[in-house]
Amino acid sequence: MEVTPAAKQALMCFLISNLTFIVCFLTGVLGSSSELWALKYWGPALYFCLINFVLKYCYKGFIYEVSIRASGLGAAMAVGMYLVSFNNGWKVFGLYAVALTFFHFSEFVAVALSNPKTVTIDSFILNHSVQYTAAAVASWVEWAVEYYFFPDLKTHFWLSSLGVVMCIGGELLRKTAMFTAKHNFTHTVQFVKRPEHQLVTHGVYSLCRHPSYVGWFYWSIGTQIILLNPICVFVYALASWMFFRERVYAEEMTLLAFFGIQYDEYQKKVGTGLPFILGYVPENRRQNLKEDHWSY
Ligand SMILES: C[S@@+](CC[C@H](N)C(=O)[O-])C[C@H]1O[C@@H](n2cnc3c(N)ncnc32)[C@H](O)[C@@H]1O
Repeated sequence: MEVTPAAKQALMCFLISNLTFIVCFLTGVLGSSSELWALKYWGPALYFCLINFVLKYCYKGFIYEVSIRASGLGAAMAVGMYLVSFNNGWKVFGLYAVALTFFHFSEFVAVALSNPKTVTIDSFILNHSVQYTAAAVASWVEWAVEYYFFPDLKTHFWLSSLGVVMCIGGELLRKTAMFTAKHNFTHTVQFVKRPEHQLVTHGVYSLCRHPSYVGWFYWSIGTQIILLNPICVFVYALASWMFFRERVYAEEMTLLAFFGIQYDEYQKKVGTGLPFILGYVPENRRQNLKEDHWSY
């Protein structure tokens, strides 16, 4: 596996920012115990301005764009780690911030390592879609409203840790899928077959046809369990399910066109892995499925 300059740069900036913040929190320079008013309230914003200035001076183009995002994610993750030390609702928000920032950072690194030719700034998937951003904001609003009116609701830490387990499991499955599929994995669905595109049916792909989607599906629900957001748990489960049902349908139409009988055989043996999602079933097999059994 080739460690590309983009992966190295992202890792370096993420770690430097993360460790700088952790040291500042531990020494009391930043955080609620800080004696310095400006740092206590504006520390992260001041750091961001400073690091942006330094990075702009040192790097240009793609590497600068990677550096600033990785630095921001590293710093945000450290703020999340700091909040985890609280003994109130901020603790669960801190855990959520750690899960979210790690997910976006590790997506970039996973693409940069497993399929370097396709790595772009979008590999951080920070700008996934308007719906994705709206869903994130909705979950912050729900957390804030409930924390304000029912602070005790946000202190069921044992339940929140169930969300942490779901996020770790989802992350592991998704990243294992990315490293298994390697150059065959792309963030966007391919509608034209590239000559080097091969069908992957081994490793986690022998357990289910869409391991990265299964991982993301449970990860997204896990984030809301971490936040102890009762409304968003259901909304996220439903919205993710609908999103992946459509995505899998479209993706499997293309995979059947690319790989024909090979994919047809694979579909017969292995389920999608997503609850109650069948994927694209060709007309000639639909009847048999009704008579036989529906495997997910
Ligand atoms: C975001 S990846 C998702 C892969 C897969 N659906 C999963 O959940 O692990 C989308 C790309 O992977 C490709 N792909 C999906 N399943 C594949 C397989 N079993 N073998 C090779 N390529 C696959 C599709 O052609 C598509 O362009």
